[in-house]
Amino acid sequence: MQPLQLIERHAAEWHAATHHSFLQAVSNGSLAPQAFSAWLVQDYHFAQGELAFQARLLAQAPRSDQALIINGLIAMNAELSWFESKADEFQLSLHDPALPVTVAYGEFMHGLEHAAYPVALMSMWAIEYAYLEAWKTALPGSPKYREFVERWTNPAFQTFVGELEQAAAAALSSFEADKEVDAAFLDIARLEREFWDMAWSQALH
Ligand SMILES: Cc1ncc(CO)c(N)n1
Repeated sequence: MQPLQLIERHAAEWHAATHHSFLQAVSNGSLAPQAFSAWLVQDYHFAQGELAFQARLLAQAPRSDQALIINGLIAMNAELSWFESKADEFQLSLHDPALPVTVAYGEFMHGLEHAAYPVALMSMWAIEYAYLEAWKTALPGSPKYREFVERWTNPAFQTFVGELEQAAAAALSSFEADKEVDAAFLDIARLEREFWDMAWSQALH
């Protein structure tokens, strides 16, 4: 099973994970500030979990994938600092608690500790690719949010995601347990959709 085959096989779930009213509202500038703020704070919590997940993955990785995962960790560290400065700018508290979907996503990533390496690496790719595909739908983004759209659509990020896809393809080429791969992919697609739903629903509060 190749990474892109997962997208073909689960096209509807993937579409729902990467197309959302939240992103349309980022694109046309109509997003409610509460929804944006909620997303930012929750994504900061998420990113901390993702950094920890990648750190555990690094410990499992074969020599050939170490540099790629280290680059991921460096990017996650920069992303956390960037979120901290954005929170300052927008006067948001990053100490607000993680909401249930964010907690569930963190638990999912924690659980990957017990997954086979190819499944965990595919997951790292799918998580990053979901954001690339999602934010692409908001391009170029209204001026207010353009910087956010650029963060997950710029050429360097696209290259990184492409490298992850190749590494995941190589790891999966000798891995037989398709069911496990499908299950993790579908969990990610669902959690991504729920994450957008969560942020979007904050507009109603
Ligand atoms: C919810 C979510 N998915 C993926 C990424 C990509 O790192 C992110 N920052 N947040």
